[in-house]
Amino acid sequence: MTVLSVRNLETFYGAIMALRGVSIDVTEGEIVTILGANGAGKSTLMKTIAGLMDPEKGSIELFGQSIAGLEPDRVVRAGVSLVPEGREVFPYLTVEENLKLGAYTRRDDPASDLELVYDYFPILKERRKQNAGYLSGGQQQMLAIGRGLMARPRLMMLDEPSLGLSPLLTQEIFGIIARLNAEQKVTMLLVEQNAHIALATAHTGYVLEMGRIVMGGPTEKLRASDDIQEFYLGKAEANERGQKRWKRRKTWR
Ligand SMILES: Nc1ncnc2c1ncn2[C@@H]1O[C@H](COP(=O)(O)OP(=O)(O)OP(=O)(O)O)[C@@H](O)[C@H]1O
Repeated sequence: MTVLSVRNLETFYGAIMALRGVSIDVTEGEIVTILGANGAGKSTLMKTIAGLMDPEKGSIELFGQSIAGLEPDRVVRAGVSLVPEGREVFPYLTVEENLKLGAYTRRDDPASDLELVYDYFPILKERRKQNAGYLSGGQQQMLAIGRGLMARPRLMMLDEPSLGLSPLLTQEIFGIIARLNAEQKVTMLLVEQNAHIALATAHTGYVLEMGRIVMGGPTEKLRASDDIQEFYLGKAEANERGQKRWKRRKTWR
């Protein structure tokens, strides 16, 4: 079952065309990752899906219903939660208050979801009465993910969960992301600059370059591609090959 279907999406900042006809699909139960260098358009894609930016052209469907151009709160109500980079938690609210805010679109009692979040992130339970501003960067990232889960999303979008975190913490957080997907069946769209961990965690990947999808497919296939190995996994070979880079860059396959 297709959860999210994006077709020929074009988004502008004034005269700057940041997305140039992007098409992606997310299937239920999958983790899909979008790889791309700085400025490729990853955040713009997330923001357009989340309703924070309006597309100029193209379609965005969630379970077959159009969500393109809806206000952000309507997109959340439709079942999409965006987990921003960790430092966007509310620093003067407690951990638990932050989590409860994640359930604001729901009318039922979020108590059982709170327990679920605490099961996955025991440190948040320990510190539930403390202000979120006192948490470490990694704990704030965990809180942001926990808050996203509280909405019981049908699609969870994660914007660079590894940003600013140590390799060890990054491993830990991606381990939990993989468990949430496997055990709780949370479907995820993951934007990540750390291609190693993103390709190891996701089932499907797309490569975004200058606003265009240049490659896509199962992550095991992407991991085996020479282009991905060279440009995203840092396995560039000797200089002789390096000089061919620019030409090869245009020959995605
Ligand atoms: N507020 C803005 N005004 C004008 N241009 C912008 C704005 N934000 C982004 N852009 C441009 O849009 C393009 C895509 O940017 P975007 O932030 O989506 O890339 P990204 O892949 O998320 O990069 P990063 O990893 O650095 O966040 C870039 O060329 C960028 O310069």
